[in-house]
Amino acid sequence: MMTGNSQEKGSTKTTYHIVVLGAEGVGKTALVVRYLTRRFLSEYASTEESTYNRTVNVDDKNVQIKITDVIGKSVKQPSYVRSKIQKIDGIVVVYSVTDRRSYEAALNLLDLIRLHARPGTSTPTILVGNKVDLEHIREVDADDAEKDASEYPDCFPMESSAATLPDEAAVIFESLLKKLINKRDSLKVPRRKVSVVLQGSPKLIRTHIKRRLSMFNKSRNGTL
Ligand SMILES: Nc1nc2c(ncn2[C@@H]2O[C@H](COP(=O)(O)OP(=O)(O)OP(=O)(O)O)[C@@H](O)[C@H]2O)c(=O)[nH]1
Repeated sequence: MMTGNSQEKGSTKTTYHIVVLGAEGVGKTALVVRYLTRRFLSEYASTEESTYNRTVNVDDKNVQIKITDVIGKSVKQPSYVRSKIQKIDGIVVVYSVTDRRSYEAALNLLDLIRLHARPGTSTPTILVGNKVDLEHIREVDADDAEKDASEYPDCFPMESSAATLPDEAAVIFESLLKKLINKRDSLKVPRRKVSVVLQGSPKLIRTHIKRRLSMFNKSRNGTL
């Protein structure tokens, strides 16, 4: 399932592909739009899946990202979810802290992600409890989410409000991107050391050519 990273066709730059999953109305689009534009709109079209390609700056480096925002209605179908989590570098699973059912749906998604991981691999995932501005109607405790997230490999809990905490969406996506960048760096195969003789210092190359030339001349003059 984990690809490490994916290359855009015709580009040498690495693209990190992130998918955003979660039940209907939990604020997936609001979080993505907040991260990419810093704006919060009260209504978002939710008729189809959207994919955003952007260059973003993480730790003073420009990185290419592709974010797929899946519509909540579709995540009820395990085969659809399975197709979305293949060849993905990172996942954001969102629930609303005001809606216990959306939290249970998020845990089901984490089960599916774990189930479909290739043996010995895991995809960095952030479990996001959104809408913390609606504290008075909270149904999911942050402590429960923290405990549950620890049951899944490479899964980290966070909370946010796309509505009232303008920087939180960036914190979420950037922490995931940092994990993906570190993971890719740790997978890089170290370059093989080339020996000095093979590489050929100018002096060695000159000596080698001189020796070959002298042997060639000797054989031509019949003195060899
Ligand atoms: N109070 C509050 N409302 C939010 C927050 N985030 C999103 N909303 C509202 O919740 C509703 C649903 O937000 P969306 O971003 O469309 O949710 P979604 O998860 O993308 O929904 P689907 O596309 O149906 O899957 C909208 O009315 C948003 O304005 C938040 O942090 N706090």
